[in-house]
Amino acid sequence: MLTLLTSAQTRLADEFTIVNKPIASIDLMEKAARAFVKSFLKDEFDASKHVAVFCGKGNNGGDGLAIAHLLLNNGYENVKVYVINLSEKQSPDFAINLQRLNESRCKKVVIDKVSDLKNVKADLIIDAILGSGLNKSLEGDYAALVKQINKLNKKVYSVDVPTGFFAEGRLPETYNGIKAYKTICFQRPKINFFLPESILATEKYEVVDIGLNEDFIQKQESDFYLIEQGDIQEILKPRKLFSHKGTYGHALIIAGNTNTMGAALLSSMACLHAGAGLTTACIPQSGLIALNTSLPEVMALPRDECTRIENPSKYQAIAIGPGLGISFENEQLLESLITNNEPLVIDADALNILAERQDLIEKLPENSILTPHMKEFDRLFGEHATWWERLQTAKEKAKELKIVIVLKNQYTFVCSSEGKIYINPTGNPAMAQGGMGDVLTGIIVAFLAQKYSTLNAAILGCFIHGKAGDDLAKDKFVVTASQVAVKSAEAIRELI
Ligand SMILES: NC(=O)C1=CN([C@@H]2O[C@H](COP(=O)(O)OP(=O)(O)OC[C@H]3O[C@@H](n4cnc5c(N)ncnc54)[C@H](O)[C@@H]3O)[C@@H](O)[C@H]2O)[C@@H](O)CC1
Repeated sequence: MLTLLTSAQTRLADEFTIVNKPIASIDLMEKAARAFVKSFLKDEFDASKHVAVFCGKGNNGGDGLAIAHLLLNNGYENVKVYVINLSEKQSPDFAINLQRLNESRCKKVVIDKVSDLKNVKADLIIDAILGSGLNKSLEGDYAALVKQINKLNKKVYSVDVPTGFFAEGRLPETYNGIKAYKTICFQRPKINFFLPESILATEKYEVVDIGLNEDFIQKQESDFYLIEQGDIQEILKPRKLFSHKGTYGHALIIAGNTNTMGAALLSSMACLHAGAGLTTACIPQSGLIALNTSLPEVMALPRDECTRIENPSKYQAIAIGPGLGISFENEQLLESLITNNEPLVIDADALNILAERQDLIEKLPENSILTPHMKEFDRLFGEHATWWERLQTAKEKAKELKIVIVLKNQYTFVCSSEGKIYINPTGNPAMAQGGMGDVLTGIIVAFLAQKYSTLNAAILGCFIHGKAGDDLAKDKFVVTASQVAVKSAEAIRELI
């Protein structure tokens, strides 16, 4: 897992590296600038383009000055630096790089007031005005200047973080910072890049290594970790010789209703492909033909008017919710399972029932997994104006209730009962289609049936689900839930 850092921790990593490598801080800045330029040149190889580099007077601006210099050395003849002189303070490394730039042939303009910014001739803009040192929202001259830059409507590359965007913490409801095409950031992605609001600040980001001390970074106390493929490979266990269906557990999926049988089929299909030894679908009588004809491997437990499951302990894992429908019987059924006090995977309509029965939330069996999307989450735990706040609630609730909350989005957040947030990097917009959540539930319950821990089952489920979608999306505009369900077996096999 990659430990994600706050800006304050990044500064500590910076200082630690400077002292222990050792490396002079101006040389670290040069390294960062080189890493930026290397990445930039992969995208922008037409050296005849006019590049405007906007530099503040802190270390972000210092990076910008070094970048301008390097671009000139890489054959870019039309580079112009705009020194944003709206504050008195300047950092020592900025001052050194300004001196270097003054001694070079690079063109430079000093912007003392916003009205000085005119006739900008640029195909590309590099934004190095403010980086991770941002300590308050943009206002006054800075806000006006950024507005003007955005109005130029050029392709903007931001250095480390777009000017005006907070790297972590609650984001303001309206964003008035730089709108970047791409941010090239140093050593680690910023925590807030994983929040949907970040799309207003940067369309994409790339992380470049600048040689900060990795041991130091990994040991930092953090609430946020980024899941990597290597972690999944360490968790996944191959199937054993002489094993049989009993080795891989029996999963029960309570799902489906007259008009939503597909959800039960998708969950069950995913459960099969993710490796449960046996899968039983608890569905209404009306869905039996559909189940028996489409998924012959799945056993059926008809559910009409049934308000409890006989002998629930015969299943190694139970999921409830996909396409379930909201009814008195289903509420009773959910309540009886919760009272039974064995962990559950709770999704979709079962979450909506919980939202109406807040008394049941406190009784949730420890080690249960909730898999809400944003709307289901807010129905359960209250409205949230921002994703940062939603994540804080998810973290607190997972800890308080000793459960795992899988908060679904482009980047899904797996919130552990220890109060940590694991960010899943797989998945893509081609997967934005009905039924995807049902498939995720089926994969997670399959991993639980195979006796992975609660947290590992959630982490594996999200990663495999997203990877299957990513693999399919390589040559598809959109991928369907049933394709992802089938592909999950291949995704797992590839990782083992
Ligand atoms: N540790 C790292 O990862 C490294 C960081 N470097 C660069 O250093 C940057 C951080 O530099 P600094 O800490 O000097 O910070 P910045 O350069 O981001 O900003 C510095 C100044 O901005 C002022 N400021 C903050 N918010 C403001 C606002 N809303 N309006 C006006 N002024 C505001 C601060 O008071 C401070 O004087 C990083 O983003 C990165 O670009 C690199 O030089 C290399 C190493």
